[in-house]
Amino acid sequence: MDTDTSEKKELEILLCLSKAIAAARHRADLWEIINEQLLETFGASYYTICLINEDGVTHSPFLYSTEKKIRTITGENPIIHQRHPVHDGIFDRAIEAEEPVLFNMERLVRQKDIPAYIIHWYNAGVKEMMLVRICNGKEPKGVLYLYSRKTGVLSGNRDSFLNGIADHLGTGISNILANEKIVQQLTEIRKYKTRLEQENSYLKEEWKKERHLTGNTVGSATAMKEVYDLVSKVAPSEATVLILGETGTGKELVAHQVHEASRRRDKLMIKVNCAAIPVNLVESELFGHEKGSFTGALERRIGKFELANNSTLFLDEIGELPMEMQAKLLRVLQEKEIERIGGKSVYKVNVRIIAATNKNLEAEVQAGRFRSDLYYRLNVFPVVLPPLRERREDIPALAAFFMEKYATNAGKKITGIAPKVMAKLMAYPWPGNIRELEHLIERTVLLTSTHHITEVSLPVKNKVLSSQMGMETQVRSLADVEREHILHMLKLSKGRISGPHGAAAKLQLPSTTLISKMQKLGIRKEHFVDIQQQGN
Ligand SMILES: Nc1ncnc2c1ncn2[C@@H]1O[C@H](COP(=O)(O)OP(=O)(O)OP(=O)(O)O)[C@@H](O)[C@H]1O
Repeated sequence: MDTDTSEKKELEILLCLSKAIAAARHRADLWEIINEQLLETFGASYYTICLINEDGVTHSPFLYSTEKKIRTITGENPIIHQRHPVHDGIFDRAIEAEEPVLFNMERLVRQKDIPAYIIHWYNAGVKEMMLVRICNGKEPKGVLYLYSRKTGVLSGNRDSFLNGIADHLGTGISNILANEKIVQQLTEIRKYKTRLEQENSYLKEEWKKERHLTGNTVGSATAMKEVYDLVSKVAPSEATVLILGETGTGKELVAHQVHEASRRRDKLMIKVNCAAIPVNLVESELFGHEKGSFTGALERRIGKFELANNSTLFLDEIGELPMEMQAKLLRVLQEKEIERIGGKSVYKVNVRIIAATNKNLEAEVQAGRFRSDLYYRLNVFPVVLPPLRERREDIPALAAFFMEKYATNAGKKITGIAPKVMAKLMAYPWPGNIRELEHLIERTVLLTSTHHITEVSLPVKNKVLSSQMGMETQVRSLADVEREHILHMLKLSKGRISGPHGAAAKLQLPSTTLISKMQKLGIRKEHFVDIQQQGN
């Protein structure tokens, strides 16, 4: 073939290959083109395309001849799927050269420090090797290794032809890599979608549970009726609600009731337990963060405020919120907008707040542990839940309710509670309130093998301790004692709060402090002024 004819032929091949390579979307497409058209054109037996890895200092095989066909005399596979240094004395020579580099394998393997993959190719019968640099634009991306089992074949290819092919390969490989990235991202999106769907169905289940729960509130004691009345009044409004009460009195249950009776009931109420989150993560939990905004922020995260948009955010154990976060929370409540950590913009949010605590927030304010401005912002509509010992008349109904619930769960038929057991339940002080009663009944149901609960094992520690100390058997909270003492003083003062003969003077308190203490402890006029006095 004269030069003109061979150049024309090369051009035809180039044109045909460039179209095929440009259309390749997957490695398999390119693999087919190289195996079926390129190798024969070059007179090569095998090939490898190695690309520089993202670290910039190593290279790895990207595409290669079918491995099964190639075996060295010692049975090794010359395609080594590991990272090789860019500067291995072979790869770097091709990367730095503008023209293809030809190696005689016989001579090459006699040199020192030859990479293992070269030795393997030699052992597989390769006599000659041609390396062509692959660039994307001007930037070197990798090397095309062509191997021949005969000498003098590869050198028959013109440099310009090899370089032309390598240019097309460069563009084709970039397209394939971009496509692979898209596929990978789509797979990830699908994975997240499945996870979200799972979470969604989990949340729906939870929701159903909550609805079931809120529909199963037990209690008809007068104190509870007042709570229900407050809930029904405040729920339809947008007002912030602060639920106060000892642990286990049902604050979370009431929060659900408020949400369920509000206009936001079709959305899920979002809960944050301020005491359960490590201090350094509270901000991210509430307001979210952008990817990379701090060490460990590997993904963008939506905060609970954003999640609760157009719904209700229940801030449980608000008394545990760190001071610094109190300031941030106050700002969000005032501005109604949030900013993710590391974010550049602010987002408007429409969130109804319900907060709860078993702490005495006013005392926390006085002790400097809770911001007074936040306290006033939250204390718009306080709902105080009475401890169980102050609503003992509800104990039988609650105990029966939990008995039925846990007997059904355990597949048992338990129909009643013996009077002596009920008497014990009525006498016990319930420091852990309804939760403690619930756990006790759950345990008892599991231990009961008859149709009746005839035994109950109440904690004895407190009883023993208090009887040893000559005290009444009740374990009483400070608030309880305070409440009783204030009531006593009010009764002694014939219901007068201020003035020289008023209860405030007896307690050596300013009357305003006494009034706010009374509000917090749920002491109302009817508790200390009898009907006759009221009439007077
Ligand atoms: N009136 C009620 N009727 C039926 N179950 C109730 C009632 N009140 C509370 N419970 C149950 O008692 C348990 C404790 O209630 P909840 O978690 O609402 O208390 P809490 O005051 O929020 O407690 P904590 O302060 O420890 O967070 C829950 O399992 C709840 O379902």
